[in-house]
Amino acid sequence: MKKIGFIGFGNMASAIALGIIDAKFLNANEIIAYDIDENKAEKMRSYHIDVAHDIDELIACSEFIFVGVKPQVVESVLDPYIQKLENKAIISIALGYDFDRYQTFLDDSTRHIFVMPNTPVRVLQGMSLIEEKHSLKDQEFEFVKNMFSAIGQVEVVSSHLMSTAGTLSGCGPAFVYMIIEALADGAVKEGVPREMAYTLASQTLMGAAKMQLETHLHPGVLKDQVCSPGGSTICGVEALEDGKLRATLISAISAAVHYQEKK
Ligand SMILES: NC(=O)C1=CN([C@@H]2O[C@H](COP(=O)(O)OP(=O)(O)OC[C@H]3O[C@@H](n4cnc5c(N)ncnc54)[C@H](OP(=O)(O)O)[C@@H]3O)[C@@H](O)[C@H]2O)C=CC1
Ligand SMILES: O=C(O)[C@@H]1CCC=N1
Repeated sequence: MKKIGFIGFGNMASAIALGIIDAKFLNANEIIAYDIDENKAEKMRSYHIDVAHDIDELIACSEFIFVGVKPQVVESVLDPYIQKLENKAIISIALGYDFDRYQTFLDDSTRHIFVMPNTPVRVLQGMSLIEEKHSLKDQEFEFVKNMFSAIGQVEVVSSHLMSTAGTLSGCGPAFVYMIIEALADGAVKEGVPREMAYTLASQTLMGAAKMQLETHLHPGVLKDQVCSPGGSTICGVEALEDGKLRATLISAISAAVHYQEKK
């Protein structure tokens, strides 16, 4: 018997699987996975993860079934297996598939939980939100919480916050990578070698984030500590305000939240 069977081994599910192996939370031989894209099987094998022939085999030999496919196909992928999932436990990361939505099509005996992770779990620096409302047994819930804690920070949140809070942490890495890329482009424009520019941008972002997390100071206070009166930083701040950086980031979160509400 395997501990977890991953249905879908794309960007997010593979980041979780490889993260929990690197964190030594599970051994590769405790994981099985299945993906319709055969290229993903090579990735599984290269990390010594067993490749299931099909979803039937995966369900039969897994304690937890992990749903890692896109939201658009969740129901069509699971529909043929509703009976086989009776009395099984599901961990799902599909955006929009919260506890109540799963209740509409799973058998009552199938236990399930919704988690919104983010890709930095791959380097054990994730931010994962776990929906408070779930139907796992106590020890199963502890396992899920411990698993995501091994690959980053975890917050257990009420259902009504899963979509909005999950947008910040789940989609947020993409927004942050755009900021890193743009900061580096600015430095390259002024003559800094590109690889050096990425290192400087990413380490600066990570250091600033760690400082806010550890000091709990308001981000505005930390910003002010960098802005010497009459200095260069405040000139850059003015350029960011002219470009509506803050309003644009606020709109990015709202746009992503409202997309989900329309689904
Ligand atoms: N990417 C992220 O940062 C985050 C994603 N999520 C959630 O994770 C889920 C996956 O997203 P992501 O990893 O980005 O998507 P990917 O497209 O990278 O991964 C999904 C994988 O599932 C495969 N697949 C499709 N149908 C089946 C099937 N019937 N059986 C087995 N595998 C199948 C896909 O193959 P093919 O490409 O051939 O269709 C693909 O390899 C989504 O529901 C998303 O909402 C949540 C938080 C963050
Ligand atoms: O873009 C998406 O829909 C997924 C969910 C959160 C991050 N990626």
